[in-house]
Amino acid sequence: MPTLKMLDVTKSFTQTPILNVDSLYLKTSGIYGLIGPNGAGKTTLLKCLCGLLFPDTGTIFIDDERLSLTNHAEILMKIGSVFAQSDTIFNLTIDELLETHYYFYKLKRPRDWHTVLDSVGLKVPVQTKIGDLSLGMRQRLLLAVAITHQPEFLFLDEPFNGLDPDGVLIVKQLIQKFAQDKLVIITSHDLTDLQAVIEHVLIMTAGSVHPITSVSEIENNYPNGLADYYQAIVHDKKK
Ligand SMILES: Nc1ncnc2c1ncn2[C@@H]1O[C@H](COP(=O)(O)OP(=O)(O)OP(=O)(O)O)[C@@H](O)[C@H]1O
Repeated sequence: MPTLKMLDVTKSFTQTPILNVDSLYLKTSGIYGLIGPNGAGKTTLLKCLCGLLFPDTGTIFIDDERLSLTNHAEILMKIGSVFAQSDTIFNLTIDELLETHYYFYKLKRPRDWHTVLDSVGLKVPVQTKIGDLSLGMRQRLLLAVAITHQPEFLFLDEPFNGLDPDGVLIVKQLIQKFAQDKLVIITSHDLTDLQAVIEHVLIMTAGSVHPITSVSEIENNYPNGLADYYQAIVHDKKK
């Protein structure tokens, strides 16, 4: 069973602390929604969890293994992630991105890439430059790439961003199919799409994480579900 733990983790880029997590323990598999206002530190937290950023203080355990500079490449093999799109890959073709990814993860290359692309409903020639895809098409492609090595953990930063309704449905189904016995964390400001796919909720405000709550508990206690829960925690508003 995949587990994640953060203890006394802090991170700053300037004098102001961005992350200040005393204790966070995700000990059951499933889909977690990570929500909170702009700038609360959600992306920073996910980047620390997958070793793209190193905290200033504190410890992170992935499956009880302490994340460090020496084991971080090995631990990265257990993780798939999609962050906001950087234009550094825009000049690559789909074919080149997939080749590079399969090479890095030492995966057996399929005869052609169509099964990978079909899994996210993409029907485009593999010679297409990534920069020529629409935002939603790139989201789907990067998700397909992120799960090719069958990671135990999947971190998705705003996966529904730029997707049309068909794209949202495909991505939701893909996440749900993938998530069995895995641990998935999704950030999103679209609370309706998020609520339909997650089982647990993590709210962040000003770098701190509030206690984990289950979606069923929220639905039992708040008439408008996640939207009301968000207001209650972030703005201290009554149900
Ligand atoms: N590399 C960096 N250098 C300086 N400041 C940074 C850097 N990365 C993030 N920050 C700052 O840290 C704060 C938290 O950013 P982060 O992206 O983690 O928030 P977020 O909760 O994901 O926000 P959003 O909902 O807007 O995506 C912001 O004020 C941001 O400007």
